Amino acid sequence: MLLLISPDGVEEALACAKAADHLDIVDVKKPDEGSLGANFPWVIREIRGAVPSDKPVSATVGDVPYKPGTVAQAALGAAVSGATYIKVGLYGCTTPEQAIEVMRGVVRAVKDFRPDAFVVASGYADAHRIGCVSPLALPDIARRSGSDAAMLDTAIKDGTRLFDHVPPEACGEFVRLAHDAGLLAALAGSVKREDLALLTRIGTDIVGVRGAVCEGGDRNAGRIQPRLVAEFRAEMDRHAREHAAAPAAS
Ligand SMILES: O=C[C@H](O)COP(=O)(O)O
Repeated sequence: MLLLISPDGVEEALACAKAADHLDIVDVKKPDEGSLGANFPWVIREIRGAVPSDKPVSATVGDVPYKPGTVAQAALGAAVSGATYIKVGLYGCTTPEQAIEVMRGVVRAVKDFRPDAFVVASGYADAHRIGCVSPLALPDIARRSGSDAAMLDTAIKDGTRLFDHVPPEACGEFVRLAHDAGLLAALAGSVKREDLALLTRIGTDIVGVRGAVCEGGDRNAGRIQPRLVAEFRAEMDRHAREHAAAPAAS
């Protein structure tokens, strides 16, 4: 399982750089603009320069409206600024068809510029609270749009977590659907260390984290701490070892 950490700017990205041995992807966002809030192009560029070159930089394009042209142009902006993972939160899409249209534009805009870029179609575990496409529709949306991964995060950061909205069994189904479609499955949403056993067991490819590696577990007032990133990673590795050693379920 890969570890994606979301700093809110250059200062926290430098904390990520200090913990670079313990993480896999640095995901630039602007949490005060939403769960997948987009940061400025110059911030993405500066973070790309600050993070070791072997660590991919991801950028969120925002909790986007159903405006395919606007979103495609924003996604290209993230890629031009140095991000190689482009994450789109399909906040304003109420049907799979709308979401596919948005993601097709993103895939074309990004891959015409950089064919090896990695496009992530993200929905929300708490979609029922905001009226957007349902979580289990995401793998098919990602596949039909030519995206590389399907992701879930939570839209409303009020202390509720991924498994509060999409129980582990349904998250397992999400991962299965993504894998059947040839995609990676990414999961996030106030994930804590105690969730790692389940996330490992269901075969999650990427876990996205912010609050759990911030001081006091506070994604808003706390800052990312390299020590917490290292501890989170150690726990991931422990579960990976235990899972590998366990007899396969019949
Ligand atoms: O992409 C990952 C998100 O930033 C997760 O943030 P969170 O762990 O605070 O919910």
